[in-house]
Amino acid sequence: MGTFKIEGGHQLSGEITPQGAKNEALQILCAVLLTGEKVIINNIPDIVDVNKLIALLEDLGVNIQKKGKGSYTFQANDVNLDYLQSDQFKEDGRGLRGSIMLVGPLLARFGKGYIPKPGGDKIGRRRLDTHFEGFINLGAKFRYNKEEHFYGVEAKKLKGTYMLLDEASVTGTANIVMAAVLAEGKTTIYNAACEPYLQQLCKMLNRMGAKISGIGSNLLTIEGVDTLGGTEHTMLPDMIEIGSWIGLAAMTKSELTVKNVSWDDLGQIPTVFRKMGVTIERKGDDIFIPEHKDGYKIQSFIDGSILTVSDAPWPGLTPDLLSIILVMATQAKGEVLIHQKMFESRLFFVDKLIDMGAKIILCDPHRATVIGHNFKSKLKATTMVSPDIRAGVSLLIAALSAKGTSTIHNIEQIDRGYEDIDTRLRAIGAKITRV
Ligand SMILES: CC(=O)N[C@H]1[C@@H](OP(=O)(O)OP(=O)(O)OC[C@H]2O[C@@H](n3ccc(=O)[nH]c3=O)[C@H](O)[C@@H]2O)O[C@H](CO)[C@@H](O)[C@@H]1O
Ligand SMILES: C=C(OP(=O)(O)O)C(=O)O
Repeated sequence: MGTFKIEGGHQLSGEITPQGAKNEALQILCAVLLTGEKVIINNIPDIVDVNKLIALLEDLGVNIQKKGKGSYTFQANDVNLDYLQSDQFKEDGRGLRGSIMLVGPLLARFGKGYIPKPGGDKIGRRRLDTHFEGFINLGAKFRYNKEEHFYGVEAKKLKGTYMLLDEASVTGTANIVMAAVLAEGKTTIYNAACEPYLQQLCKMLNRMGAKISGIGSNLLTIEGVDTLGGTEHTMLPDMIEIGSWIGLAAMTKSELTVKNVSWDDLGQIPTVFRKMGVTIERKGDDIFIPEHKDGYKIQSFIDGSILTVSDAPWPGLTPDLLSIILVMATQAKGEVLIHQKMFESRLFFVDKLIDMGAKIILCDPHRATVIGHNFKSKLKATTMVSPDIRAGVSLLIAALSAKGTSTIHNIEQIDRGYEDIDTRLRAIGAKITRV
């Protein structure tokens, strides 16, 4: 179990460049299986989950060449389908959530796709019904081995159809889209998720020859094609990382510039931080966060009632930023209700913040009320264990603002989603070491 030691209470300053988006990378990498031609992908983050998926593709027989930092060429012209039945796949396939998106492309191109129950954050139930109901709608036969938790779908040829998804699942929509692009005829997906991750995937697939319309909306129409060709794709900056740096800047009263954020793809994120009282300035495509000398004051709703910050499928606020907004609220002026609607076990990390002196009431597994200290009282350093990626970074932000030296164990969780985070934090003045 890896550990960070963090000496808190130091102001940071400088520039930080966000990595390529993790959740986009997981979709885009799976899409390389849809063609035998070369696909060049740039701005791939060097993080544990993405590297695990690249290793899975390599084990599947995909020819992978590294061209430079974050740039790779993939060619899936000799895929080894026997690997899908191996014990190694049953082990490695469960190492991350994103591996589930191997199924759609494999099913569409080779007529079969298998996957062990995928891993990912332990943040509550993470069902796969949307994915498999989608494949079944396209004509696939589904089987599930309960003992091994092993899923499989098979179909000679998928057939386009109309479907209304039971929920706007991000990975589920990506999976179904990747299956439908090679199906016979027209597929219509209503209640599709439309996060920038998916918009990027659909644009890439269209460059490969797919015919997807409605990109960016919850109604996608896909005219199936026989084959797809190669392309080049560059990942957007990771919007969750961008939000993490905004939270970090506010909470440590630091002046920070987050470089090349792709403002137009940030949706609600800047607005929500502004409602939390954080000053965010747009400078070209950068975000400038000035030093918050006098702290930051949470706004109320127009009628004077307490602000609620909650998640929703895009264009709502992504659930992956709520833990960061929550930790930032502990030093704000005012109070806020954080309502994590999607995941039922993502707020339990607040116990640690309470130990550190934060004023939080966990109302139930989905809701926490935070009463900010307005920097009148610092959080106290402590020893903690990172439960998931975003709670891990939130605890790290708490530790960087706290008085004294904190220890965070299980930092593998943080490394799943943040590239070389300690080096990048040291470059802006943080006192953090990996032990
Ligand atoms: C690898 C990857 O891309 N992971 C992201 C992806 O996970 P993932 O695609 O696994 O998440 P889903 O979108 O399927 O669903 C997440 C959770 O929200 C619930 N749900 C979903 C849609 C909805 O309309 N209502 C609802 O309650 C689901 O039941 C589930 O518990 O999307 C999540 C939701 O943005 C993010 O937290 C994850 O970081
Ligand atoms: C929940 C997350 O990731 P995953 O879906 O990969 O577990 C996340 O990135 O916050």
